[in-house]
Amino acid sequence: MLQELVHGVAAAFTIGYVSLGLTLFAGVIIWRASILYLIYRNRPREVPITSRSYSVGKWIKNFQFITSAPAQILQASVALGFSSTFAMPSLNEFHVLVAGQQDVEAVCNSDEDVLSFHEAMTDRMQHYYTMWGFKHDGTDPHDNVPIRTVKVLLRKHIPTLRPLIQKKIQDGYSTVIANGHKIDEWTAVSIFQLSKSIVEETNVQVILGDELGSNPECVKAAIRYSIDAVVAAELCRQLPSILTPLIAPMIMSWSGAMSKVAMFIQSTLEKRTQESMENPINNKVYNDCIQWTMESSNTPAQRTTSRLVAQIIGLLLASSHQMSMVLVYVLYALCDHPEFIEPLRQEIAEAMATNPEDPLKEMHLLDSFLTEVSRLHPPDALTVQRKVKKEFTTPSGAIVPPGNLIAIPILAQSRNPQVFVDPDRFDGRRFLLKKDQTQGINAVSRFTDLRQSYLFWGAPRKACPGRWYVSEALKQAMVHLLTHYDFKLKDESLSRFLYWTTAIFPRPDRVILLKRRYY
Ligand code: HEM
Repeated sequence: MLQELVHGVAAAFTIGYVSLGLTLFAGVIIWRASILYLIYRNRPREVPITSRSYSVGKWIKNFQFITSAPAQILQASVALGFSSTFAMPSLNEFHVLVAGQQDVEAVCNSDEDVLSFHEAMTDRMQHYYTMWGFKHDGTDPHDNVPIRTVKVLLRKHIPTLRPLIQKKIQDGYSTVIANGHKIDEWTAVSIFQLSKSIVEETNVQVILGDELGSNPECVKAAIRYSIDAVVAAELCRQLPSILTPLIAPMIMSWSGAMSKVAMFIQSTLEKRTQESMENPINNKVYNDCIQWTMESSNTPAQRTTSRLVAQIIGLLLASSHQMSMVLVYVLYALCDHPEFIEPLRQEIAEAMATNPEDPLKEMHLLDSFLTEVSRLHPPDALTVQRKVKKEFTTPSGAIVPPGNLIAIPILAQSRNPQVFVDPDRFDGRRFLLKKDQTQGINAVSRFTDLRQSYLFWGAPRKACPGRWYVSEALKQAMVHLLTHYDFKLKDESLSRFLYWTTAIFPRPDRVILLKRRYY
């Protein structure tokens, strides 16, 4: 009797799970079919489309966008001779990828109410959930707070911060190497972990200041927070948007890292506000983005604690991933092109001797090398990403309805043979100015320059305000490596990249071998 009862209950449960599974499956099919219909109905016109068919086979193929978008975009650009704007269905909308000078300029110069940077970033990053409730609203419509903080104040203070950045880069190397695996006289470490450790140690110091920068708990939470944010944002992008308010907070609260970082920032803000109230004349000087965000926030809405915390957390996120990805690609390039190691070491030694105050300024080969790495290895296949708000017609005639995404395919742009000689070849000297280009003037080419040929820092009128800091930190990381270590890859032939939609991530398990140099 009892046995029958148990079997009956088990059968009921099984039927329950099976029907739940079937219902979910049917739900997913209906959801994807309706999305596909909406994508098709909202398709761009008067522009080549890479895939017009909406058969089941194409539909399944559409999912390959998740794992091979950069390759698909490059392939389509090559097929169209790099000069034609084209459209490609992604999972949720069309991506209209612009090429040709006039179309590129039109997108770069468009207004926010027509082609929206904010909405493209909100779709991509889910700021509200991943940046402590941050909203692009009327509080700071033109992003003056982060732009002033980073482009004006952080940039101005780079010389003051230089020794601290140097120290944190050293700490970043030491921490990872101390936990590395010994192979004869070499130490094996994950390239990705090494780069992440260097970048996060430095960012936490520069953004959150001395006290939090030397608090290991805060550094650990900041690293975890940046990973949680990307996982939450990317997962939500692939699921029905109705699930975002459920899933994003769940992922963000799983480790508790965002709350921990927010609490650290909040207590620092409170402490500093208290200090300035108690002693308004003789304020202690803090050289960090917490302080500069406070100084750049002028209206009462900008100065609420939650807004300040969200802005500062946003800077941690903006500075985290792309910088560490580019550093990984720099390390690969140095290992792949050992012929540049001695010339770079020589340049470093000469620059230290001629301009000990600001040696990086004299390192033109280093600038060119870094620029070449960024040309061949952007962290995303797209730049200048904009969500279409009002129907947009490009100068070449492509008509793009609202709801789609317009962007510049930078991975393809930087491989255009009409612009770059032998574009697939790595040439660390490519961006050094020739003698005739510098005669009579003090011209130099910098990693931070905005170039029409490939828009690594985004649209000129909206270009990344953090680029001078990025340049300083990456150059110092290179100088430290070249000066203090010999290095090589453990397995040169293993694949190095992972595609996730249009992002190009370094594989986390690739290994670099380091050996201390004594000179
Ligand atoms: C290698 C590292 C980085 C790359 C490649 C990069 C690239 C970019 C790009 C392409 C944009 C968008 C421009 C556009 O759509 O037209 C942007 C915006 C931005 N970046 Fe960076 N960035 C990097 C690091 C940083 C760092 C370290 C910070 C902060 C310290 C930062 C702060 C920002 C901010 C605040 C914006 C938004 C600017 C605005 O609202 O106008 N970025 N960045």
